Amino acid sequence: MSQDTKTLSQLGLRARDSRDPQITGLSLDSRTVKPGHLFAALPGSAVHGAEFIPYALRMDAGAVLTDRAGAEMAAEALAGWDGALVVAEDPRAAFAGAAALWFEAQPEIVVAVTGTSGKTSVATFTRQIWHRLGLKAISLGTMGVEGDFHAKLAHTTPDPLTLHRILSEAAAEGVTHAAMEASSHGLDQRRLDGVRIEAGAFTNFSQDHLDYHAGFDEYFAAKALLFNHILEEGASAVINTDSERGRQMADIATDRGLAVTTVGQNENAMLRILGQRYDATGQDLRFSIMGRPYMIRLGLIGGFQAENVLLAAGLVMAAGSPAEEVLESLPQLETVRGRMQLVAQRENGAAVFVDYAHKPGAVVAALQSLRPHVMGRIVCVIGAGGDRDRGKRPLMGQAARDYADVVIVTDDNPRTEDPALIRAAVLEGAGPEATEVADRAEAILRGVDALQPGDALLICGKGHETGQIIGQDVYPFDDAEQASVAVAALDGKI
Ligand SMILES: CC(=O)N[C@H]1[C@@H](OP(=O)(O)OP(=O)(O)OC[C@H]2O[C@@H](n3ccc(=O)[nH]c3=O)[C@H](O)[C@@H]2O)O[C@H](CO)[C@@H](O)[C@@H]1O[C@H](C)C(=O)N[C@@H](C)C(=O)N[C@H](CCC(=O)O)C(=O)O
Ligand SMILES: Nc1ncnc2c1ncn2[C@@H]1O[C@H](COP(=O)(O)OP(=O)(O)OP(=O)(O)O)[C@@H](O)[C@H]1O
Ligand SMILES: N[C@H](CCC[C@H](N)C(=O)O)C(=O)O
Repeated sequence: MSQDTKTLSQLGLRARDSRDPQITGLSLDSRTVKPGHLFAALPGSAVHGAEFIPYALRMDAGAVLTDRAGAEMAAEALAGWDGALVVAEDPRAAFAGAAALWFEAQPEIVVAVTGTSGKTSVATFTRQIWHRLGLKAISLGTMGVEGDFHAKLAHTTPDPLTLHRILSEAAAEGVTHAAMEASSHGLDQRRLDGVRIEAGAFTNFSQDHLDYHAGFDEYFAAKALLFNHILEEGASAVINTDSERGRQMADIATDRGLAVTTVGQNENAMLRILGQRYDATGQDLRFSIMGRPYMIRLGLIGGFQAENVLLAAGLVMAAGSPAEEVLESLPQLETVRGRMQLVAQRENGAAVFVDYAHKPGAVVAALQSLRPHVMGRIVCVIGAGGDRDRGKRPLMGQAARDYADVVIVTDDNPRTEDPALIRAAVLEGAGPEATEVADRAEAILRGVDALQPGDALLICGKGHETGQIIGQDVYPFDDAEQASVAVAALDGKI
């Protein structure tokens, strides 16, 4: 941590009886409490952290932050205790603020991206553009921290303690620019509160995470927190306004007093896509900025990547870089790992792509956008993750049925669910013509085997992941590697 101790008031917190002890560190989990720590006992989805207050006190915590319900739950343990008790209406927000004050430093420019699909892509492109401009930059999200500072992350948007530690460590390494993903869980749980954010982007909105959010409106409201809660008046917003939800988000951002840049194919978009022409290795993109037309080559597969690229360009410009320099960097953008990534090619020329589409909207987008790059048929290998939104499974199968020519349904990460039941739900939408192959490696082999000249295989769902979660265990598994092995085996190279 940045320094040995800070007082509670230096962390922006006030104890009930005005005690202001020196705090030696912050803990979100009772199991990490050390003497003098501030323990945040937060209401969780499985349990209230207040259950662990007695344990934290035994570990000699110096202060406890919780809500009223937590204080009541632990009243007995807290009664004779001489530490400082902070009761906050929103203890998650209070903790995030304290974490920011504890670590203090962050890169000079931090931008954040939210939306159902495209967060990783936009954050990665943003980092790549900054690199091309000679700036020291990181991206932070589903793929961990990448760029001029590296770290693994368990979450797309990490808890505030992890987040502020990483931001301060990156700043100490000289990183000046950071692009981060703001997941709906992260926004809802106030994980980003306390980060000073220069600009925010919104990609799109479709079904996901309805196991966590009560409905579509609640899911949207969580995403809107980036624009009506985290970003402050005068900051910038870069919003894809092709959808109704995008236009709604632009209104929210305008009401907040943000400087809004609109992106999309619609005629009002300030960064407007005018036309795209596709071939086997990428696309030519015609677009305009405030009415001025440009034409560039993108070595990226998938029409939607042009939207992601323009959002990234909009963010970099909003964060202060000159438009001309930003535009010059775009042709050099590289494929984001596991996103419409060409991973292997058969001797007959047929291509194999890996994509992270694991929700209905993404499956539609991935298959639809692959079509114009492909002369022949599209074969799709698809499954759905266990212990996640169940409603999306048949819709993902349906999307594969609607937009691919051959569908093979297999396992994704079954986690603790019965894989056969997950496949059955996907097959419900995929229809009777789909083939079921439980084992993912075999499904990929069958998909590769089906490829004729001009065809393409899209392996959906796991993208960059390098493990398959079955039960509580993670088995090594990499779609790209499996595809290469299958191609080599079937083309007689091994
Ligand atoms: C639903 C959810 O997001 N849960 C996250 C949340 O846990 P929670 O508060 O609900 O935890 P809980 O188990 O009920 O425990 C309550 C409190 O007791 C504490 N505790 C618990 C046990 C103990 O012995 N001592 C103790 O102090 C916990 O630290 C916690 O503060 O806060 C925890 C600490 O930050 C997270 O690890 C946990 O992420 C879970 C594991 C998770 O899987 N989250 C996923 C769904 C997630 O966040 N995904 C998003 C979106 C990805 C995407 O866009 O696809 C992400 O940003 O990664
Ligand atoms: N702009 C977009 N519009 C529609 N679909 C997209 C878009 N960008 C990406 N996708 C689809 O979503 C998948 C995930 O992309 P990406 O990882 O960039 O998004 P994400 O929002 O970070 O996803 P997650 O929340 O699952 O980590 C891609 O593999 C692709 O299938
Ligand atoms: N961050 C996403 C990743 C899903 C990836 C997919 N392979 C799956 O397991 O469903 C989630 O946890 O919902």
